[in-house]
Amino acid sequence: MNNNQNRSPGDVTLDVFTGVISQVFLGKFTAVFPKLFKCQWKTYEGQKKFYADFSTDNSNMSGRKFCVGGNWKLNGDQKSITEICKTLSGASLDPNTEVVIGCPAIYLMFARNLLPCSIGVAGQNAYKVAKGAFTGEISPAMLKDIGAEWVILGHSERRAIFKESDELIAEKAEHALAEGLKVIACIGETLEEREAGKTNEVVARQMCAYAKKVRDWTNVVVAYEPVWAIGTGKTATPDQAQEVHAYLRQWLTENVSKEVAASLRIQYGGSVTAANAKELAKKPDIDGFLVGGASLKPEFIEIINARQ
Ligand SMILES: O=C[C@H](O)COP(=O)(O)O
Repeated sequence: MNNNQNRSPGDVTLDVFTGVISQVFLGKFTAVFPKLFKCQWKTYEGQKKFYADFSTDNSNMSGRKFCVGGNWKLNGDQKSITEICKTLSGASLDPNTEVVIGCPAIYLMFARNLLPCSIGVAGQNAYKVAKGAFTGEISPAMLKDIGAEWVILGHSERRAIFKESDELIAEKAEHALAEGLKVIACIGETLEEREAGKTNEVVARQMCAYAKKVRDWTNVVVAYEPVWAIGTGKTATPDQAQEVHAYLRQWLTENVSKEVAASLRIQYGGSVTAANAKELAKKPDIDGFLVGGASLKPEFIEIINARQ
């Protein structure tokens, strides 16, 4: 029997009032005294559970939570990483935005220990098997072992400089997902391909490779990064980015499912700065950013808060 049937409207109002007051009070208290709360956690797992208990579904109207990744690439040392982590930990970040930091592998554990667990940590690459004779590689199992929850795969620098194929990247994504990591799956066309009118064809080919290996898209975020916009200061205009993001949703509808098309988050990456993030973030199919250079600077906070 439903217990609510014996309750008066007054009881229900009191419950709602008490719930709202306790949530607001706890939210404010943890925001004002973050250090005090951090001290309570003896372990990273404990901290994670605390946040999970008080987390809400902060998605926007589309149902897709805004997600901003910082990709530090091959940058940073203990001193500079300590500074960036300090800035991020002390900043007031939009609670409606999920934040992930892609850190060089050797500093992942260091950064994980400096950042609050509300900020995810990502490897920038991981191999397609758990272990073995693969000198120089790291595996998703290793990333998980040190507390990273994410991995960035298929970045254009891995594709162009390290000659990673669509197939290898998709196999890496398949294995990372099977190991329980969340994947930022990068795609994007070169300037030559854009100028030849091949943008849609290229991103469709890259998506097709992922789709052959990915069965469940829940833990995938796609990052559309036009190669000509990466590190060049030439951002895609909000309309150019929106056009490709909308095409990707159409592609997903036709080739995966309309549920995945509606729920999959698609980030934009390529010379995102505090100056252009707000306009880009207004576009309906842009669900966040993957930020390179600007993620190493204090302006990254403004990019995280672009939807505010
Ligand atoms: O992963 C991030 C992208 O490569 C963008 O880099 P950027 O913001 O420096 O252009």
